[in-house]
Amino acid sequence: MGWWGWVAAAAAGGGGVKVVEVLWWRPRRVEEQFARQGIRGPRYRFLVGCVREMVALMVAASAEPMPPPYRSHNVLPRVLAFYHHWKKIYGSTFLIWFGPTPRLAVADPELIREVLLARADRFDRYESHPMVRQLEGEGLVSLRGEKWAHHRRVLTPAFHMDNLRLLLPCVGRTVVDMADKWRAMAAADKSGEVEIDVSDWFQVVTEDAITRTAFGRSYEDGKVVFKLQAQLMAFASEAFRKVFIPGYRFLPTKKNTSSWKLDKEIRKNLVTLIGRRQEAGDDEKLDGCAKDLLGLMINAASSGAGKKRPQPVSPITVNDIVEECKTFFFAGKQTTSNLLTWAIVVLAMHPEWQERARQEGVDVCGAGSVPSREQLAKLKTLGMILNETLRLYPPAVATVRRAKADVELGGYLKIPRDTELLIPIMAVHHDARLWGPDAAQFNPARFADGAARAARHPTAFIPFGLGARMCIGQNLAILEAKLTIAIILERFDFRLSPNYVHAPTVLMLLHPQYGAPIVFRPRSPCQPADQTCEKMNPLTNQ
Ligand code: HEM
Repeated sequence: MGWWGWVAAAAAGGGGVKVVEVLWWRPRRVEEQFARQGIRGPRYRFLVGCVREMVALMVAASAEPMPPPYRSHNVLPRVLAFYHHWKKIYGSTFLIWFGPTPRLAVADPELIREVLLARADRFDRYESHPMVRQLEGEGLVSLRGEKWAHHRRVLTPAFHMDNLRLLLPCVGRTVVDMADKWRAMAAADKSGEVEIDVSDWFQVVTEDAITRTAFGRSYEDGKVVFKLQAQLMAFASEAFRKVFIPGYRFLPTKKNTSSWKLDKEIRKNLVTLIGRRQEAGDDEKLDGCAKDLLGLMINAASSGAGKKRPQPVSPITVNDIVEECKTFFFAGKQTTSNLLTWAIVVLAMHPEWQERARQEGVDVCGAGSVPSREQLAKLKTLGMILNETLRLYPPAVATVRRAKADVELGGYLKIPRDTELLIPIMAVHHDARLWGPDAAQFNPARFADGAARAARHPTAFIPFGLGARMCIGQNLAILEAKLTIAIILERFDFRLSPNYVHAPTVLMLLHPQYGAPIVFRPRSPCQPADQTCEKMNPLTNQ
């Protein structure tokens, strides 16, 4: 239960005594219990915990960009300033307070393995703030128990490699369209170059990919739904930044009324879309067409009707489909566009790796082509570069679990029920004890023997999480990133713009605080040698 949840429950459930118990005695008891085990942290302050100090540390850190030249990637003190600060004082396992909720920071890979994998049944994903939930939807990311397991089973086939490969030609076309626009912009400038803020442009590519994954052959209708979704998310994220009044989202303010209207419209569109797909017949029988999330959910919703199959625990409803659409739009778009942005930024900072990856692309795919799935699998250097990017700049910098009952970790660490566990993914990725003295350097070669062998512990690299709740979209994200970067490398040389300021920061995801302006110079015009998708070639596309 979140901070406000505790306060509200205490107030509703028995007045003064309970409030004092929840806001005063319990935090004191938990603090002592951890202190007896040698675990300390900043002191709990009535009601607010240590949120004020945490915010102050983060605000101070984000006021100063990283100093040029940008050869080192020691960005952790800037991005997770509170973690870095308290770790120096209390060691890597310490206790902080989100209001009256205890949160234990755990960065030891062996303990992380227990929490996310070996003893995952003892932990729940924590319940995010209602405003974040509004953004991420009540879909796979936030579901729990049987309902989560059912949805995960139903949706997984959409993310199998054999299915994703069917999307590649169309996503490739979108990337080539983007590259063509950059080329035209460069040609229109007398310098022959163009400055692009890649963080904006990549969202077009990732939105396209997630729309195709979610809606497949109903792509055009899906685009309309996701356009509305984007507007709804813009309202919600604005509210997330500005308003911290509990219950505010239920007030009929102008923005809230617009959000409700949008939500209604999304539902109406989806209901029409579902009706059309049901009329068109069984998706499972469509050969050569990628399985999309919508089709899988419609099939699961109608499976069992008139058949002698066991009924699922909770049949999928239209409301579930609406929520999953929100979830996938939220979870699949910004994460991957952030990975793409950081990959281009680090390649602009490290031209030697840019050249190596470009050469590999030409060797494997030939000039002017759009890589096929088989060719992408052979781009080993690019794979290493993406891993190193995910290590240094993981889009999801941390995750949180909540202990469902009292639990012991590592045979020594007693965790009381309802304690939240903060797993600082980025801090684990930057830990010199795990990665060696060059932990803050960009060195893709460390991934030459695979991700599991790159560090001193196999659980030291967890950009997509670990265990049953590991990212379902991992294959899609990597495929999309490889395809996009390979196409860009083949068509452009690029470097950081003089306007670039290196300032990674986190607002839900890791992003560049002042954008990512990059200067692109087109290489020789691409050859008409596209084997994968006819229309992908810009020349035949006209
Ligand atoms: C570089 C890109 C991405 C990164 C770094 C990333 C990272 C993560 C992480 C760390 C988790 C686990 C969270 C936890 O254990 O608490 C996760 C879960 C999830 N991701 Fe991703 N993700 C990416 C791309 C995507 C894409 C493209 C999609 C969908 C198309 C997606 C959908 C999801 C969903 C639905 C979950 C929840 C899975 C579950 O709980 O069963 N992600 N992601």
